[in-house]
Amino acid sequence: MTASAASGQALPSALATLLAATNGRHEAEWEGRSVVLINQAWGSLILSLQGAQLLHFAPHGQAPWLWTSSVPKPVPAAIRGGIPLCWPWFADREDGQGPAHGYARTANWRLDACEEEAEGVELHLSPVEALDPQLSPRVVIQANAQRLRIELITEHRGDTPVKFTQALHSYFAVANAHTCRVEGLAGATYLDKLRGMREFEQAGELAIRGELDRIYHSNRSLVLVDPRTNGERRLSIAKEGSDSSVIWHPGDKPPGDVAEAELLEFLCVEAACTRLDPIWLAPGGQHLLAQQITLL
Ligand SMILES: O=P(O)(O)OC[C@H]1O[C@@H](O)[C@H](O)[C@@H](O)[C@@H]1O
Repeated sequence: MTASAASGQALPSALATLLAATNGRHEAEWEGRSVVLINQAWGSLILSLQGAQLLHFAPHGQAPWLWTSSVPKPVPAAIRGGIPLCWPWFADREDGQGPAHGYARTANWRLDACEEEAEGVELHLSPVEALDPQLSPRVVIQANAQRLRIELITEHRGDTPVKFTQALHSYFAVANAHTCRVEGLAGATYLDKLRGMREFEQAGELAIRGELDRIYHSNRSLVLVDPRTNGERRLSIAKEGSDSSVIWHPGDKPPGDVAEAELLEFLCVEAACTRLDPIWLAPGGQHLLAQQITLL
């Protein structure tokens, strides 16, 4: 068991050590990936250039909002944690080809711009190599003491219409996933992957009590309610350009890249465009998928 698994800090101990040694902005290697660390008066973040994946965010003095596994699979696998990008498809591709959740999360990205101000930072990223013959993604991350906003922008640079799906697959750090609630889904219909993708309607607010893998047909803002020893933490999770909210937790079956002691320390609340609301983009068109998180 790693130090972070034992202490429940949401951040692998090696990353916590790198962050503690960072004053301003620093680039380093972690588990074979290049990471950018920012530690400023407003707060801190860590970004992996593999996958343009935010691994950590916390306003100054607050517990981390995101969770990252301390035992990630080696490169070129995706890191489990933070905000992986599922693009240009969510889950399995319709023809069964290619990796689950698409190429973006394992691809190398470059940091095109990093605009630092006293009150926050804005990061711009694009993939090093083309990820699709016609579609071109880019990412914008804005972070400050009040909020975290991530945008996944898809531009169509080809000449025939394209259908795609996607997700901002956010792993939120929680005290105990199986005591959390997600408010804002009451009355929404959902496809339940644990019950053969059959459709159901959400009765009342969603209380997480075990394994869950659902695609809600909803464009609403959600509130993640996380009971902690020092009181409830309530995170508002708003989104744009998405009619699907995916809620996922593996229950008591840890995937290989989750330490057993960390299993209840995260809950995925994803802003997605899935089989329920695929995006059709025409040549020259653009689509913005965004998730914006604030503490209530
Ligand atoms: O293990 P992966 O590929 O990162 O996927 C994790 C989970 O991602 C969720 O979005 C899916 O709904 C789940 O079915 C899946 O298990």
